[in-house]
Amino acid sequence: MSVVAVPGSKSVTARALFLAAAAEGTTVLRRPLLSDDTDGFAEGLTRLGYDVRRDADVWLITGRPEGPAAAEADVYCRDAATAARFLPALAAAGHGTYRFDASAQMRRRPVAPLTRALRSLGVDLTHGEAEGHLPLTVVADGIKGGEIELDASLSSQFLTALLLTGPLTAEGLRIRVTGIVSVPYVEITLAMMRRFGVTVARDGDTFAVPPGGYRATDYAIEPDASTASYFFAAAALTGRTATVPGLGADALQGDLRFVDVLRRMGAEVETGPDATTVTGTGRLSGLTVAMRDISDTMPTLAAIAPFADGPVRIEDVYNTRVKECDRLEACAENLRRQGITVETGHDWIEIRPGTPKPVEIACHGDHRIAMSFAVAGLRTPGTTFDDPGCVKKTFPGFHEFFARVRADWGV
Ligand SMILES: O=C(O)C1=C[C@@H](OP(=O)(O)O)[C@@H](O)[C@H](O)C1
Ligand SMILES: C=C(OP(=O)(O)O)C(=O)O
Repeated sequence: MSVVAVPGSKSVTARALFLAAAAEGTTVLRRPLLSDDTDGFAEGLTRLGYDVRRDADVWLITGRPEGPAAAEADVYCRDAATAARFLPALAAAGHGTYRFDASAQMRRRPVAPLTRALRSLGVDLTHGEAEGHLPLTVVADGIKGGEIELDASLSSQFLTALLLTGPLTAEGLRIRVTGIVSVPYVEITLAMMRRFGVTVARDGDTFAVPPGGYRATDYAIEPDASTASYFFAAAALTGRTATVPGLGADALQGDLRFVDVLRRMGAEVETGPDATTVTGTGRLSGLTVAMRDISDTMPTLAAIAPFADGPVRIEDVYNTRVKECDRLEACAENLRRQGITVETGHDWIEIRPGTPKPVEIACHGDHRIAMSFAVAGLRTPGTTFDDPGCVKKTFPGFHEFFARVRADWGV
């Protein structure tokens, strides 16, 4: 048995930072995630002129419902799509000139549906190089509000950015969504907005966000469920037990549902009020599973798939092609290098059983490719990585932490 206390949720930390910045008063954030993405997000807020004070485990943010204090700012969002998509929307509700740029990887990822929606609300927004991509400049003069349509079929983050920004507009927002992925992330957004004082009314595909109402609070960040997937998968793969405290029946994050996939494959799963436990049983069955709602855990499953006793087919994950890298192809490439038979289509991947050979994993600068193949490496000694440090996006200490869990399990 092993208690695996994983770091805080990236998604919850990013939202909490936004909400704290937008709220009246000083918010206390407890156990935020310390990683490149969340550091970039917090630094972005500081550059925009918000008062963010950070001690290791407690961050204090003083909100400004009127918008950024800085009249002008340059914000570098690094690899973080949360920062690159949420912060321009926050800035647009203020008054000033704000420039946003990001790493080469993040510059390639789309922001067009969001920037189109902001423009349709009257925001003066220009793309610096390629239309629909960072860098971009917002010349902000407040947002009146009104009705918009939004295509969220490439990323739910466009919707989250607009929902979070709604209370900062003069009249509120009505957002009609025409397609959507990663729905559980929108549920995190709505639940956290409620914690900061704002209730969004939902009628089918339409979200009505009232103006005003964010209030500072004392908020404890739950552990990261996507990170937990590596330890649950590792337990299933090695016949060990992983208990992740802080992720129980009331957890906000949809990615905790990855344990249902492991249960279908043969692992034992116990969800308690304050923790989730996975125990490997020595059996790992093949399956077909749609992962549209929990696609950050697609690489976790793909990497361990060769050890199943039948094919593993993962469907409805087109949006994993527009993440830190094209994750469908990155998983397929690494599995093929390991000697595994893999097929991919527009939005799916199918992996045949086999015995992976130890190879150097091509991480493509993607933390999830590195962490997923590290898990599979438990059964493939000699696996190495071309860029082990890319885990810093969400879990800078991953390799050391993983080594400690392994030592504890004796694997
Ligand atoms: O809103 C969020 O915090 C996130 C939403 C998801 O992205 P998409 O909505 O782009 O699938 C997820 O993959 C990402 O890691 C975090
Ligand atoms: C897709 C991811 O990150 P983001 O979109 O927040 O950059 C991720 O963490 O897997």
